[in-house]
Amino acid sequence: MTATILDGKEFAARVRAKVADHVTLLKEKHSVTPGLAVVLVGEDPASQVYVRSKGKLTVEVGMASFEHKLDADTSEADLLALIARLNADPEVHGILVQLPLPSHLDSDLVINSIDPSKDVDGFHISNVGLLGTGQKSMVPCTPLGCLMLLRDHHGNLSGLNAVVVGRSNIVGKPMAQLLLGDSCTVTIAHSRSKDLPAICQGADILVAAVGRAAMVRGDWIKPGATVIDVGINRIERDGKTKLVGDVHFDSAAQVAGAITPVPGGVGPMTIACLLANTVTATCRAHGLAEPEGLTV
Ligand SMILES: Nc1nc(=O)c2c([nH]1)NC[C@@H]1CN(c3ccc(C(=O)N[C@@H](CCC(=O)O)C(=O)O)cc3)C=[N+]21
Repeated sequence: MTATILDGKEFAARVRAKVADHVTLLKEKHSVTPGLAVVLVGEDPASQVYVRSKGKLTVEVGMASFEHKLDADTSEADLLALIARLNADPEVHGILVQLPLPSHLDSDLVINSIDPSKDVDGFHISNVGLLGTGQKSMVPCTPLGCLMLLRDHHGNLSGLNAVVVGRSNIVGKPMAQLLLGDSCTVTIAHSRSKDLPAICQGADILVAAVGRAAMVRGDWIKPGATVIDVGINRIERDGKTKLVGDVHFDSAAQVAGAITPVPGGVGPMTIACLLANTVTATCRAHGLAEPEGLTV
């Protein structure tokens, strides 16, 4: 069997087109321009690449992009003061503080100082609690993108066995909440789980988000299962850097029914959902109708 490739790059372009249409409507009918502020502390090269790409795509869909680059040794007080200014700025509808932060900064404290209604990452404890209790919230971008791909492929997820490998606050836990919300039977497994291959073999939907290159292999996968690979690992091969997921793609694609590639799978969906969340936050801030299909 050879799996269907779930083309996240193409799907993300469609999501961004929908976002762009709604941005046009907000500007023309309501004189509101959605604005996204991205805060980067320090000079992590990978983070700089992501921030640049976010800024470019934000402008491409017609939104205002505000980039704040702070020195690696910025004090917590200065960072909190910037967030307070962005919270109070009516032109800013979404705020994203790029993670990870330098170790002298308390990321929980920083994230929880963002106005929850502008928290387009969905990491604020209020949004986590709202999502966990099935209430309207800002939904973390990567799990939201994975859910969009899954709903598009399956139609209805009700009753399916979903296994999420990884228990992070940014992917694993919110992914499990979303799958539960769509009536899957959800297992959260992780690197310490006993007999991880056997747990994965029970999955109709397998989401790999552990951060270990090519860990999930073909023989861990139930024939015909849908495999969502959240991993972004840079490895050296033949003197070149290569991007690989948490799934061993070649062996998995022999067994799975459908699979996301890396690159070109979940990554582009994450950025598209960030833009979608910014439109959602803008509509909510102005008491306007939210576009269909851009959130759960
Ligand atoms: N507060 C916060 N929110 C985030 O959403 C966040 C963050 N911090 N810190 C870093 C991670 C990482 N992340 C990615 C987004 C897009 C791609 C992406 O588009 N990847 C392309 C390839 C990009 C490449 O070639 O390097 C792909 O998979 O096809 C990857 C990774 C968002 N993050």
